Amino acid sequence: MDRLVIDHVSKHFGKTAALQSVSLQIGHGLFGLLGPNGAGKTTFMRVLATLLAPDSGSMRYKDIQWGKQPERVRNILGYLPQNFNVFKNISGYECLDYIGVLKGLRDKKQRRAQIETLLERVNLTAEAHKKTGHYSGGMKRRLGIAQALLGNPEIIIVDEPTAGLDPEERIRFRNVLREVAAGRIIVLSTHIVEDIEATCSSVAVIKKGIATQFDSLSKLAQEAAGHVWLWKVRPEQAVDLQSKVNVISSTTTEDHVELRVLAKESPSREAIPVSPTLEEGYLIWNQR
Ligand SMILES: Nc1ncnc2c1ncn2[C@@H]1O[C@H](COP(=O)(O)OP(=O)(O)OP(=O)(O)O)[C@@H](O)[C@H]1O
Repeated sequence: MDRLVIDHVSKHFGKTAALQSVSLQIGHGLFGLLGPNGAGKTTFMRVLATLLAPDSGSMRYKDIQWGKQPERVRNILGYLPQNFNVFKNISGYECLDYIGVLKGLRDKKQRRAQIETLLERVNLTAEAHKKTGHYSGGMKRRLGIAQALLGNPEIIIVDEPTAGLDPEERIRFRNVLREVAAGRIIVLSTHIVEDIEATCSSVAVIKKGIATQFDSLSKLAQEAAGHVWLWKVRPEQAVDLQSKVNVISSTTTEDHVELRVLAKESPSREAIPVSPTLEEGYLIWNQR
């Protein structure tokens, strides 16, 4: 299978090391780049989209080299930037038509057919001729993914696409992403673990410009293996413990509270070790 290979890519802004020797191998499907604010996600996405030149390192896919053939790269790329904005006074259809022309889709009939298929795919057919100024945040984001898909690119870059969306729109957007991932590479950046859990099959975490790749989501979850404890306590005890141990979540039942606690050693004889979730694996990795 063809892989997108990122080899020791670094990027500095003055003294800030935004990317430090990032090496990743990305296959078909949805790949998540997970990291806190300021970790370097947008910088990485912009480098991948050829909008920013790295200081060093290389990227390639098939026989296409990023540093040497940016035009060829752009022909196989679709990009949904973090702040995707379009003119408010044009409709979703007109927006796609305009971007389609810019992407070199010259034949009007073929362009229309492609736009109609894409609008259908992102559930915007009914709103296609409404002005984008009247679109909700989620609709704009779905229009954004449609424009990234114009020209049927092999690689799609999606930067923090669910930030600011309400839960329903977030779920809808993730469903669209999953549907369009077949047969291509989608690189998705986010600081929301649930985005990764709901869509991706492999993941890299990034902090202070340093990225670590995991072959599967469960490998990242396993970072917290042996560190997560389930502890059933009385409600009054639970209040007291909140400030004493690292409580990740709590579930209240009729007569007790179940705490999930993150700790290197058992916090109590009553606490039992449990399998970690992806979020817990990420928390532990992030605290290192
Ligand atoms: N154009 C720039 N000039 C100077 N510093 C920059 C520039 N772009 C990014 N940085 C710095 O590089 C680091 C990484 O920023 P980046 O925007 O890539 O992070 P991020 O993970 O996308 O964060 P966020 O989720 O907040 O967008 C930060 O310290 C940021 O301040």
